[in-house]
Amino acid sequence: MENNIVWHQHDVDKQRRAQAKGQKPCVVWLTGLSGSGKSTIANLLEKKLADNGKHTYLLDGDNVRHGLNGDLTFSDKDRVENIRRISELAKLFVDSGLIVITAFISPFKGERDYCRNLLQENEFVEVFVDTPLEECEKRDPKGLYQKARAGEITDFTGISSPYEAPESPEITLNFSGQSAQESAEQLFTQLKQKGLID
Ligand SMILES: Nc1ncnc2c1ncn2[C@@H]1O[C@H](COP(=O)(O)OS(=O)(=O)O)[C@@H](OP(=O)(O)O)[C@H]1O
Ligand SMILES: Nc1ncnc2c1ncn2[C@@H]1O[C@H](COP(=O)(O)OP(=O)(O)O)[C@@H](O)[C@H]1O
Repeated sequence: MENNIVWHQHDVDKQRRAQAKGQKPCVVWLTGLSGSGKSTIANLLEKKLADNGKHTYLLDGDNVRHGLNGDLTFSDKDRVENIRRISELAKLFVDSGLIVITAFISPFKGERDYCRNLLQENEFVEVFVDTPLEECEKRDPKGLYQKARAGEITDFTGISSPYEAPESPEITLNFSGQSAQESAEQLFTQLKQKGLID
């Protein structure tokens, strides 16, 4: 469809902005069930990156749904729109030279791939926070599983709404009794090994 909108190429580009910050911009995309540990691990990773002089931004499901995506529900259609908007936002932040960390359930493979395809190769790192449903339900930090089981919340991921586990994520954080701090350290080390941070 012709929309009469022309893309402006500005003089200061992504490379220059990244250079000024002394880093390679990318998106570290955490996906997993509610209660799997996404927000906790993302927060610890961002602290570690900041301690190492990196410029970051953490986009978190609960927070973004209060503002930008406050009009969206948890229907499949709205989850797709939620992740589409986040992906476009993450792309803009990468363009600004930042290391972006996202912590959304992002239950559908198609939408995670949408974000991957918006970015250049090596700019998208999919991280599967692979905590089993039983463990998430045991933690139930916000009491949401209890409400979902009681039928007080509909379309709840893992209970009454699907979660499509990643098939070949760049990084998997296995649930094997390691602490959130250890998971954040593992993530930091693997990002270094991939050459994304020095
Ligand atoms: N029905 C239902 N299903 C799943 N989650 C629910 C629901 N209702 C509210 N919440 C709370 O919203 C947080 C998930 O929002 P997201 O934007 O990450 O979800 S999604 O990616 O669009 O699926 C999620 O946060 P996390 O626990 O941090 O994952 C919940 O606290
Ligand atoms: N190994 C672990 N990794 C991450 N979180 C853990 C771990 N063990 C216990 N927890 C707790 O589980 C909860 C995970 O909640 P949260 O980080 O909000 O998950 P999510 O963002 O995926 O919903 C927190 O209360 C956290 O302290």
